[in-house]
Amino acid sequence: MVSQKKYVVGITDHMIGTPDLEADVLGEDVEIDFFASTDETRFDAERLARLDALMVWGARLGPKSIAHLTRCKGVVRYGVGYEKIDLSALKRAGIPFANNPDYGTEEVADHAMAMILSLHRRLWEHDAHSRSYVSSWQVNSLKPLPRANRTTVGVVGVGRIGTAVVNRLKPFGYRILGYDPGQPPGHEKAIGYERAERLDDIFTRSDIVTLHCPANEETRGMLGADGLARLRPGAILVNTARGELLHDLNALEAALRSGHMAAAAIDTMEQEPPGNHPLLTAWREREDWLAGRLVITPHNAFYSDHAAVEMRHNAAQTVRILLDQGRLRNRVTT
Ligand SMILES: NC(=O)C1=CN([C@@H]2O[C@H](COP(=O)(O)OP(=O)(O)OC[C@H]3O[C@@H](n4cnc5c(N)ncnc54)[C@H](O)[C@@H]3O)[C@@H](O)[C@H]2O)C=CC1
Ligand SMILES: O=C(O)C(=O)COP(=O)(O)O
Repeated sequence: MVSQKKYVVGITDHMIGTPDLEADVLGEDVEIDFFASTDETRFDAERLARLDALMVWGARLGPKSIAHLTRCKGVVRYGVGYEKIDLSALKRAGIPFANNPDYGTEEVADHAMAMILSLHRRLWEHDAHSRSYVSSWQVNSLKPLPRANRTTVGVVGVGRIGTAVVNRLKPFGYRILGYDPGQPPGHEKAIGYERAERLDDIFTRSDIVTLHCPANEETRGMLGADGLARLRPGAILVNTARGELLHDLNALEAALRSGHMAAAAIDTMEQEPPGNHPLLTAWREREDWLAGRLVITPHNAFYSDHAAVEMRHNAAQTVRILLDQGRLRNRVTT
């Protein structure tokens, strides 16, 4: 039977079962081809060649799949980060690409803030201590805490999420240092933080560092062994951006094991789910030396019921506008 639909939109994979909300937003003249896989090697060439647009969630998209997108007028990612999408190959194929920048800003900022406050107040360490205490219940041997207004938080990337984090830090009285070469002079005055001219200033002056910039060739390994060594003794690190920024787990383990770093909280890892690095084994087995000093959440900083709906709605709407008007909003590629 010949399809009555005017367009075909592909969806690679999805965090919540079937793409019913997308079907509502895309409308009745759109046939959805749901690949239901994050493995692009399983995407069928003939199915890719039928698509007028493609929506991607967790899948990688490389040159081989892109070469088959011969009808495609645009690729839209459900999320903000797009390090798994080969933008050069899309550009060569003449296919514009858009991300979905505004769906979960508050959630990620809340998540980072929760991590900052919890590690600063050493909640998990104190919890571990009180669970296994021997003699001193109330004031234990953990190093005393600096007050928030004596504590500098370095924010790397003061875009949407970084700005929302700055706005959350302010009422707590934290001193805020921000580094973002992409923001114009004066941004720091409008938002209310001290501008760091160099990334190294963040590393050497901050008690707590929180990462909010994208992963790309420039930022990969931003906090490698050298960067971690530049941190202040007793530093706390929060990464809700991308694991690629902090990909050297050997260096992170060494910094935590030696006590150079007090603690780290991580929502995103280069490999998800993560493998069996000794640091992760120590974390899984709750080894004493690491108790409460490494916190890992499974890349869900963005997640709330509202954000999940907004993410799907906005991404589908971006495709609908593309189909109707030939215009790709939130376009990333030139
Ligand atoms: N864990 C999670 O669930 C989520 C994580 N993310 C991650 O957070 C990142 C930031 O998201 P948004 O704030 O919405 O993006 P955004 O695009 O609004 O802000 C990113 C900022 O980083 C800056 N930047 C770029 N290169 C930099 C560098 N080398 N050093 C310092 N700053 C640099 C840019 O100028 C920009 O202001 C995303 O790229 C994504 O990887 C985003 C959403 C959810
Ligand atoms: O929007 C983002 O960039 C996020 O990190 C949210 O998770 P995702 O990338 O969609 O797996």
